[in-house]
Amino acid sequence: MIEARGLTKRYGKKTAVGGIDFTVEPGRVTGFLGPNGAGKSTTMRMIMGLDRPTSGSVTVNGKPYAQHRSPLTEVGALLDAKAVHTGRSATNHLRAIAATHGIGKRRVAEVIEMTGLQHVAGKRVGGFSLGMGQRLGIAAALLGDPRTLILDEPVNGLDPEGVLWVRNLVKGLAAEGRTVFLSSHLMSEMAVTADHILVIGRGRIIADAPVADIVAGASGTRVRVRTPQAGRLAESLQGPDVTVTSVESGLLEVVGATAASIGELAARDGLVLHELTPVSASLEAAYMSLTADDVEYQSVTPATAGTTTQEARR
Ligand SMILES: Nc1ncnc2c1ncn2[C@@H]1O[C@H](COP(=O)(O)OP(=O)(O)OP(=O)(O)O)[C@@H](O)[C@H]1O
Repeated sequence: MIEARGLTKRYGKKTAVGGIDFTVEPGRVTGFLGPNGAGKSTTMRMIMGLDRPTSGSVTVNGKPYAQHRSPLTEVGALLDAKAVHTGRSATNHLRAIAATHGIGKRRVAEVIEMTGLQHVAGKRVGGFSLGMGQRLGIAAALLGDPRTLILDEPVNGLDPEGVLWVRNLVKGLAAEGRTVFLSSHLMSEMAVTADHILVIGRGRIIADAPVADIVAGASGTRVRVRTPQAGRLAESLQGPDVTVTSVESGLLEVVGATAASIGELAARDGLVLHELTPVSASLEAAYMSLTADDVEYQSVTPATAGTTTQEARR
């Protein structure tokens, strides 16, 4: 378990992490999301004792990282996959880490196998691809068979097979009762990997909830309605909490009414429906709406929104 209380980090006048509270529970995969510069790496570094909080605290399995006698068996982390001695072989790199923690050669062989590095274990790490480097970083994180795993962008550079492997690996580790905390910018991957999501924006926690709740909460339910009588249906649906958008001729998108109520209304008014589909937003859409005000580096894109209620009624 990871527990942060009032965790704060300032660099001069810049507040990177602004007094956040959160708990990362064991037995599930918790995804850590946020725009560039939101404070994810700083938070992860403070968890690992690599950065000292300006105020507040963060503990792993009940203690600050530095106070654990055998930290590698408590917490395994992948923070920067490139931070390895490039002249060594993968095996020697892992043996060197293992030796300083009283971990035997057998465990080194085990993690090499778990991460699929058997065929390249004797090769110099300097010649590794980005994906192989990621696997080696994950192997190092697993060396101490830790109860808590912290993985910063673990799928970065992996091919689809590698991405699937990480997904199954972290789900399996969580199912064993471990705490798994991972960051990723790949929203579609996070949606199928994480059980719970923590979103940070400008150093503050802006969401801390199960994936399903984040998607449902941020999107509201949209219903897609295809009808040759779009104008009349839009008129009937009119109400203070209902927004109707005309996507294209004969296709409406409705927010604020359920598919059932739209169907009943259409039947009452004798309107023909060709399609009535509830559409749940993606995690990506939910994330974008949650973080819209917290993006430090905003790009400007042309407006592509559909027409409004007024136009739909025409
Ligand atoms: N050593 C430092 N000195 C000064 N400012 C820093 C330092 N490290 C981070 N920051 C600032 O703190 C803020 C948070 O940075 P951090 O790297 O934690 O964000 P992040 O969420 O990991 O971003 P990214 O997704 O881009 O990796 C940023 O505005 C960053 O510029």
